[in-house]
This record gives sequence, structure tokens and C-alpha cells, in this order.
Amino acid sequence: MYYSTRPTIYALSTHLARSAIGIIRISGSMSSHIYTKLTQSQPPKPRLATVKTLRSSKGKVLDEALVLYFKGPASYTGEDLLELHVHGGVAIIQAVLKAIKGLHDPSQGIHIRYAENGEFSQRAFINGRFDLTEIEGIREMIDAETETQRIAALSSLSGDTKQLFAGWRNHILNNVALLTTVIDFGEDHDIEEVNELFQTVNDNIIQLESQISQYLNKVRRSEVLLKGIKTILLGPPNAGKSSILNILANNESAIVSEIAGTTRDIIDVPIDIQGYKVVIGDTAGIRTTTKEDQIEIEGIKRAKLKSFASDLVIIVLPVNDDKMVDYNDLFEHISTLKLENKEILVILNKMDLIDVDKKSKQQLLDKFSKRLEIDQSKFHLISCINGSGMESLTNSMVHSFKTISLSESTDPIIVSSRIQDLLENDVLQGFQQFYHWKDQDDVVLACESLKQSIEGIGKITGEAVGVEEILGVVFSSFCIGK
Ligand SMILES: Nc1nc2c(c(=O)[nH]1)N(C=O)[C@@H](CNc1ccc(C(=O)N[C@@H](CCC(=O)O)C(=O)O)cc1)CN2
Ligand SMILES: Nc1nc2c(ncn2[C@@H]2O[C@H](COP(=O)(O)OP(=O)(O)OP(=O)(O)O)[C@@H](O)[C@H]2O)c(=O)[nH]1
Repeated sequence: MYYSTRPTIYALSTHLARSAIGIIRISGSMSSHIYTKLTQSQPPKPRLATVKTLRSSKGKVLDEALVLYFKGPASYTGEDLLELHVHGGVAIIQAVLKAIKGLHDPSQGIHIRYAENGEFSQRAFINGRFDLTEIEGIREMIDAETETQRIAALSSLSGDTKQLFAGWRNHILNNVALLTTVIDFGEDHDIEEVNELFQTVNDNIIQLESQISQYLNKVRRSEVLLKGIKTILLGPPNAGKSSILNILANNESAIVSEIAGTTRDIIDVPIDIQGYKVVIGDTAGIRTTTKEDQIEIEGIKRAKLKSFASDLVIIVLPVNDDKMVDYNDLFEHISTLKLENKEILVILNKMDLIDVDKKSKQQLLDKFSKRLEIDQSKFHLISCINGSGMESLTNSMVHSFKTISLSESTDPIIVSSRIQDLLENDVLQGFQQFYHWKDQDDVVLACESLKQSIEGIGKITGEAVGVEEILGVVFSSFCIGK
């Protein structure tokens, strides 16, 4: 019954903007009271959708709404919960919110207030509906903008992450138990037995450490999916970089929520290419400059810096322009870019302008591939005017994205940086201390070190003592009404 002492919270869970439906969520012991006041009737059967007229305290009609009542603990929050699906007009929503607010009456012990960010999910956590990995999965799911991000968030949302960590926790616990037998009944064991046991635990922990490190590695590689794969278009002026960017952005869905700021000479355009979030930078051309031309030098410097920080570098060269482009100079520039360990694609653009048969295509490829020292499989012959070669280019880009994010063989995973930090600093750190005390032959402190690792996992899932400080971190990034 302790939850009944909490105030009842309410919030608009959808946006306050003209739309078909707006959903107001109410959670807490006063949910049924609010229902009765708004509809002048007793709450309906739980989980049964009902259409009701909502009225103000003065009896004025506010709206016809679809209402859903959940009786705790069988609800999202674990408390009594009411959902009002009203018509999505701004004035309607505001009128209903106002009517709910008006029911707050401390003199009658009726405590109702607007919810804080993530407070519904926080209640769900407090009432044991979800652990923190699942809660963070819910947030990642809401934040997902692309198909790959959605898939990456699933492992947390579905409880797989929770299970994985529970498995690790159990494994460490078992090893702590093994060590504890030695501590408690040490005199019953001979030295050799103790050493053998200590060694077994040591081997187990080494194995688990490697599992956790591999997991962290995968998370780090997956992270690129969340932030967007940084791709840069490099090439001489007029090569067609902007044209290619435009085609990519128009063919694929632009991620509108994030139209990037334009710098003087590099623009970052976030686009969704076959489910991958990609941030494409269009640079000022790498060009031959006279020493005096400081602005151009600065532009080139930035392009170089940017390519260094990119995951995928796409070099764009026009095929028609032997006279216009000083290729020697260009290749010189490109060779200074340190591209050895990067994913690279080369585009030979403006194919529509030259007359080529199969043989001369091969000559083109031979020539450029040799001079750039880049494998021919990385080359694409395209035309922005007639669109030839674009499909094969996008396919190659997706192939590179998979290599970059390691998402070819297994689904990517996303976990919060909070979880990553705890794994690194608490769990793995505990293992390091364990090894240290093992070297010192100190069973007691070695065992304590493993308990620190267990506590680390407890902080991740939210089972640890002193959990309040953790909650602030997790819930502050949620939207209201979630
Ligand atoms: N209208 C609406 N749509 C929504 C949500 C919601 O809360 N309301 N959700 C919010 O995230 C998601 C669905 N997730 C949910 C998870 C659990 C429960 C829930 O009430 N669980 C109870 C009752 C189960 C049942 O009726 O069978 C339980 O598990 O005991 C509701 C939604 C997405 N769509
Ligand atoms: N014929 C033909 N013209 C193209 C093709 N791609 C681009 N162009 C033209 O080439 C010119 C330069 O294209 P942009 O896309 O602005 O080239 P850019 O590399 O961004 O140029 P800078 O901004 O100067 O670095 C434009 O007039 C385009 O219409 C192509 O495949 N075929």
C-alpha cells in the first residue's frame, strides 16, 4: 500500500499540437477519483476501452474521449492508471488538463500534480515492473530515428540485457560463494586445496572478464549507429560532391529533426540510408591553391581534419576534366590524408560526359586505381545527371556501414554510457582488484573485490542500495508523460 502515499501524477503523453488524438495519462491512487469526477460515473472494467463524455467541475462538456482504466498492479506503472484519449486539439487538451489540476485538494487528502520527466517510468521501476536496463531500453526505443537504432534498442527493451547481466551477476556470486567456503571453513582445507579453488575462481573471472570486454567492444562499435556514421565527400571543386549529396538525401529519407548548422565550408547533412543514420559532410573542394589564398588553405585544412575524424571517406573525381583538374596535385593532397585504416570509396563522376565502352572503362579504373593506390573494387562509375551507378554506390555504402558498425554478423546493441561506465569502472575494476589480491594470496580481500563487481551490476540494474542517486541520472533524460 505504500504507493498510495505518493501524489497522483498526470501528464500529456503526446505532443501539445493539433493532431488526431491526444493522450493524457494519470497514475496513482486518485486515478479512479479523477475518473469519477470527469465522467460522473464509476470506473469501468479495467483494460476495457470505453467512450465517455468528459465534463468540467461545473458540468460543462469538455470532450468525448476514449478512456482506459488499469487497476494496479496490472498497469504500466504498477499503480492505478487512467488513460484519456481525447481529440487532439490544443484547447481541448488544455481544458482537460485544467480540469484534472482543479481536482487537487490537499485538505481532502487528494494530492494531484503534473508529472516530471520520466516519472511514469520511474514509478514502474519503483514498483518493480522493470529494471533500469529495461527502462533505458524504453528511452532508447523512443529516441530511435532509424531502423538500425530501433533494433539496437530492442535487446534492452525486451529484457535480454537484463538477463545477460543477471547471468554475469550469478556467475560472480557463485565464485564468491566458492571463495567464502574457503574463508569460513579454511581450517578444514589444506593449502593445496585452497590454492586449487582460488585458481579455479581466478580462471572463471578471467573468462567472464573477456566476455564483458567483448560486450563492451560491441557496444562501442554499435554506438556509431546512434550518433550516425560520419561520412565525408572529398574531391576537387566541381567534381559533383553537392550533386551526389543531394541525390543521396533525396533518394533516402532526410532526418528532418536534425538539420545541421552550416559552417563556412563544411555542411553536415544527416540522412537515413537503408536504415543507417549517416551524417554526410560536404567539404570545400580540395584544390590547388596559391600560397596567398588563406581562406582556401583553411578550407582544405578543415576537409583534411574532417576526413581524419570520419568513418567513411568518399573521394569524388570528375572523369571529364583532365585539363581543369590538376590530378598530380590532387593525388598529392589525398596521399597526405592518412586513409590507410579507413573505409574508402572512390566515385568517378560525370560518366555521361564521356564516350566509354567496356575497354575504356577498364582503362579509367586502371589509371585511377593505380595512382590512388586504392583497390578497384572500391570504385564506382556514376552520373548525377542520368543516375547511372547510384544504386550500386548506395549498396557499397551500406556494406561499409556494416563493416564500420560490425552489424554484418550480429545485431547491434545500444546501452547507455551510464551502464558502460559502471561496467568499466565498477565491474571490471573489481576484477582487477581481485587479481591483485589473488597474487597476494589474500582470499578475504579477493572476495571483497568480487563483491564490488556484483554491486556494480546492481547499480546497473537498479538493485543496489543507495539507488536514489542513480535514478536522477536515468530519468532526467526522459520526456514528460513517459
Ligand atoms: N495507450 C498506450 N499505448 C502504449 C503504451 C501505453 O502505456 N499506453 N505503452 C507504454 O509504454 C507502450 C506499450 N507498453 C505497455 C506495457 C505494459 C502495459 C501494461 O498495462 N501492463 C500491465 C497490463 C497487461 C495487460 O493488460 O495484459 C501488466 O503488465 O500488468 C501497457 C503498455 C506503447 N503503447
Ligand atoms: N554532366 C554532368 N554534370 C554534373 C554531374 N554531377 C555534377 N555535375 C555538374 O557539375 C557542376 C558542379 O557540381 P557540384 O555538385 O556543385 O560540385 P561540387 O563538387 O560540390 O563543387 P564545389 O562546391 O565547387 O566543391 C554542376 O554544374 C553540376 O550540375 C554529372 O554526373 N554529369
